[in-house]
Amino acid sequence: MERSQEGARGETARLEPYHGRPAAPDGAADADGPPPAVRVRGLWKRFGEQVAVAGIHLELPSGRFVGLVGPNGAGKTTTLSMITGLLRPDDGAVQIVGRDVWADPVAVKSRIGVLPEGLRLFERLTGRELLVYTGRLRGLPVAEVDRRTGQLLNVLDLSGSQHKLVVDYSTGMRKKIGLAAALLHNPEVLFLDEPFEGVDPVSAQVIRGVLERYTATGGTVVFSSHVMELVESLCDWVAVMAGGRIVAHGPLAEVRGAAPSLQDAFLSLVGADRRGGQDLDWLGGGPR
Ligand SMILES: Nc1ncnc2c1ncn2[C@@H]1O[C@H](COP(=O)(O)OP(=O)(O)OP(=O)(O)O)[C@@H](O)[C@H]1O
Repeated sequence: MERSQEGARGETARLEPYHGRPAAPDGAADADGPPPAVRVRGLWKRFGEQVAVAGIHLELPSGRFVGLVGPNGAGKTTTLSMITGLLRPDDGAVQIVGRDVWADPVAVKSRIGVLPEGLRLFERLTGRELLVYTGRLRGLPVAEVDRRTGQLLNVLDLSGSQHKLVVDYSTGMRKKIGLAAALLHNPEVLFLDEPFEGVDPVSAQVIRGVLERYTATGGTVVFSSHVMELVESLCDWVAVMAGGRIVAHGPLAEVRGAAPSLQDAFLSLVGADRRGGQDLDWLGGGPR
């Protein structure tokens, strides 16, 4: 069924306008309670011959710390980009807190915060200007933007660099100012692509504290990472991707199962070769 759907879609089909198909009226609660933070149905994306995301279904409950993990090229960034409305799917539907991402983009975008991969920022603004501009774009009153900007700069240890141009920020500082911009309007769901990459341990601890506070008060975080220890210590819900598919998802303990760690469960789930370079018999000491 999934394969025939894939085969029916070539380059031309990819360019057709996409029409989301809400599973329930926008914003409506499900029969058995409030809608999940994210609901994905039959999501597909291919780039030429490469199938990046192969018809995934996913439901992420709200108020959770969700980790999206998978090997390089598994399709995590492509999935997050489609979920957050940055990349048009070839097929499938995405709802965020019950609202269709493509049919109701304004409602969805006001409820989410996004820290995308390869974050593009307004480089010629200072850190503070970037936040003030973002807050005003989000429609927050000036005084509230000022208050939140000052607090976020302070908590994220960026106060000393607030008047520096973003172009002069380090990788970790860029992550932190990007996170501040994503949090400024207090979104219901926060999507973070590799938020800890290039971030020093002190800053990582700060980011972690901010995110833990956010989820403790009802926010949902969905973040992608390769660092299993981090995912295991932060997340209470995990989705594992491999080859464009979701190979497991659910509460952390269920996904880990009987494995001693999430890392072990992950390696088994993605069918990793654990020999780690044993074939490179020329590498290391010995003849060169
Ligand atoms: N714009 C693009 N054009 C062509 N192929 C792409 C494009 N974006 C992604 N791909 C391909 O789609 C697949 C999934 O890529 P994606 O970036 O989503 O994986 P990922 O799980 O985020 O990987 P990583 O962990 O390395 O960041 C890969 O095979 C990648 O080469």
